[in-house]
Amino acid sequence: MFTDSGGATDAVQLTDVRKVYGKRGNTVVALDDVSTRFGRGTFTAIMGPSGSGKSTLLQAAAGLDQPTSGSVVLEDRELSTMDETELTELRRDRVGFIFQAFNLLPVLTVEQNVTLPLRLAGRSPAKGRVLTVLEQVGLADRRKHRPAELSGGQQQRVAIARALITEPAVIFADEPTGALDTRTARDVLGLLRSSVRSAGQTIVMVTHDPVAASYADRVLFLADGRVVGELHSPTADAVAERMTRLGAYADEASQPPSAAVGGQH
Ligand SMILES: Nc1ncnc2c1ncn2[C@@H]1O[C@H](COP(=O)(O)OP(=O)(O)OP(=O)(O)O)[C@@H](O)[C@H]1O
Repeated sequence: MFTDSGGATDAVQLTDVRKVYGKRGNTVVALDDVSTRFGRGTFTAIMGPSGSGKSTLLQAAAGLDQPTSGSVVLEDRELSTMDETELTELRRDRVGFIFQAFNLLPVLTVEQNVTLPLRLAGRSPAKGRVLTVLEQVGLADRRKHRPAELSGGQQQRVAIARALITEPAVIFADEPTGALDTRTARDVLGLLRSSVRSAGQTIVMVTHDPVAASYADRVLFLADGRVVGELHSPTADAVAERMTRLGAYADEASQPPSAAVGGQH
């Protein structure tokens, strides 16, 4: 539930986050004093033209990259005060990741891929937990299969199960449907949305696709490293219109996908 009171209801809070790449005389300001919050149990999409800072924001919020200045608080822990070992543990235990390329290990079965984050942490899953998560993503009957025996959508479902298994404070998704066809993408997005609705999962997703963004509760728009707007309960058409105004589709090659399949979910 996202409220304006901040603090305990936030999974992640960014305050005046600045990221400057490069050396003096040749610098790029990728994030220009960004402040925002991701409330617990909410699904946020991050959108903006190419180079607007989406990936940089995701990496800073996930503790994968250190901002030049500013504060990132994940589950009430200030990341800038943590050393690399603590950050590694935090990423392993409290954060889930889903990428465009599913990043599954081909020699492991579905079940082994899903439990890998726990085994890397020297833990074994609670009884029944693996089956619960595999049922949640609709793959309980495929648990002995290897990734190559599954469709793209099923492989992304395995990656979602792997992200859910540790019950992370937040799942960061970077173009999770970028490699999927439209129908499969909708299934995967529906699954992400239902994990927010039913299990109170927090999700932050970078996407270029207005239809994908319409599955979120909120869309955060970036341009030139700054937050330039938000839409709540977005429709694909409203997102596409805002992106057009931001000049995201000036290039013919990056027209928005048809918004016709979007709308409310
Ligand atoms: N390691 C780096 N070194 C130098 N500049 C970088 C680095 N990473 C990103 N940048 C620059 O920072 C800016 C923001 O990049 P970022 O990847 O966050 O944008 P983005 O919105 O995710 O873009 P895209 O949609 O194209 O993936 C860009 O100008 C980019 O060139």
